[in-house]
Amino acid sequence: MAKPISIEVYNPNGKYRVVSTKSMPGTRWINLLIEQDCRVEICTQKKTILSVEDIIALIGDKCDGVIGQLTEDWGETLFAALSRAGGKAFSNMAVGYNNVDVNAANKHGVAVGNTPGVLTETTAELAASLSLAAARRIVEADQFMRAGLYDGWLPHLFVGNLLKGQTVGVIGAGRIGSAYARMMVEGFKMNLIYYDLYQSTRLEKFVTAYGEFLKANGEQPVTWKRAASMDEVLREADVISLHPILDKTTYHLINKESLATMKKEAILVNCSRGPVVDEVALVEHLKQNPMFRVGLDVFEDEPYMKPGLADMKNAVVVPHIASASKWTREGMATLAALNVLGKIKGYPVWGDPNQVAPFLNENAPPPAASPSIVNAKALGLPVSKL
Ligand SMILES: NC(=O)C1=CN([C@@H]2O[C@H](COP(=O)(O)OP(=O)(O)OC[C@H]3O[C@@H](n4cnc5c(N)ncnc54)[C@H](O)[C@@H]3O)[C@@H](O)[C@H]2O)C=CC1
Ligand SMILES: O=C(O)C(=O)CO
Repeated sequence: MAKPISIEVYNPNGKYRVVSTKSMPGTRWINLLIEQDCRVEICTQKKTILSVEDIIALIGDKCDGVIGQLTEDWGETLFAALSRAGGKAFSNMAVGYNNVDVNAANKHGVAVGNTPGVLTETTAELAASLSLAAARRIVEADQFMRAGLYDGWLPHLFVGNLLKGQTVGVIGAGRIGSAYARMMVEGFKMNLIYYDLYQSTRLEKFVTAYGEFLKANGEQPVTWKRAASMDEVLREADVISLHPILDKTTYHLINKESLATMKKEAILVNCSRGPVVDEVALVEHLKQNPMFRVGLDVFEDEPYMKPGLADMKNAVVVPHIASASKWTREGMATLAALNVLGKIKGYPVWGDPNQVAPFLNENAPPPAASPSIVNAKALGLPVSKL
């Protein structure tokens, strides 16, 4: 028999049972559920990644909705279990949902939510931080100081790359990629080259306007280019940041061949998903090219790194913290809870998942809608007017 899973319960007499597989930041999300007659159960098991069996035990015999995490494997088994328990809603506490088999959710009539928009700037800021940390060798220099090795200023000590006037390349210029591009263009006066399946007109207009502003002030204007292929970005950019979704078109997008296309002194940043990069090929490339640097927030086999990566001085590595600002994490929890609540209450789906601000205003009740349901169309769910 499976071991019982430890939980914390809020509003035990609530009509609807909502389970969160993890404790999430803030209390607004709990309060919003309680106010709408939900009993909220939060898993307190001391285990970072829950197994499918753990989650089946949490779902139990009666469960109206689950808030889950990107580390969990939401496929046929879990959606079947949720559906058997009467559940109609699941939300990832994440914008990326490559851990979710949406077809399986559709089959069982379960709505799948995600949390777009609230993490755009926070994630872009971490990508910018990794770009700077790699360019200016901040982690290496910090380790050097702490090791007591600094014995005076030297002309060659930790010389890195100047970003101003160089070219930033963005692969996947959606919400986060565009926000990152703007930061690097505006903050460091870098020229932009981007590759996406779709044109980012707003981003292009921004760079054009900023270039005109610089020119009017007697400075070198910044420029932009939409690349016809990813290779064009890899060849031309000095700093390349990856921001696409993970699907079969982006799996190992960066591999041995694409790494060889990049400049020898380029910087590669990944704040998307680990499998977008072939990490074994990356480790080999870092070994062969000591001037090539990388800033990684995500890894192919999280929580592990491929052998050799931890030894590379030209790699800056952080543990998937790109969305980890207090405001963002509390907002993600709120959006995830409201996705589940909206479906339980029979509310429509919000008309534009890019405009989630009304759900995040702590001083006003949220709209009666689910902020972002990715399979709304497949399930034929009604859409609210904004
Ligand atoms: N490291 C972290 O903590 C975080 C990681 N993420 C990851 O970032 C991803 C992007 O998030 P958003 O910008 O909000 O999503 P988004 O949907 O706004 O942007 C993704 C962009 O990738 C483009 N794209 C898709 N396939 C492509 C391909 N084959 N080649 C080039 N571009 C392609 C899309 O057209 C879209 O513009 C998420 O799916 C998630 O996996 C998001 C937040 C935090
Ligand atoms: O939202 C996501 O997709 C994440 O990776 C966690 O922030």
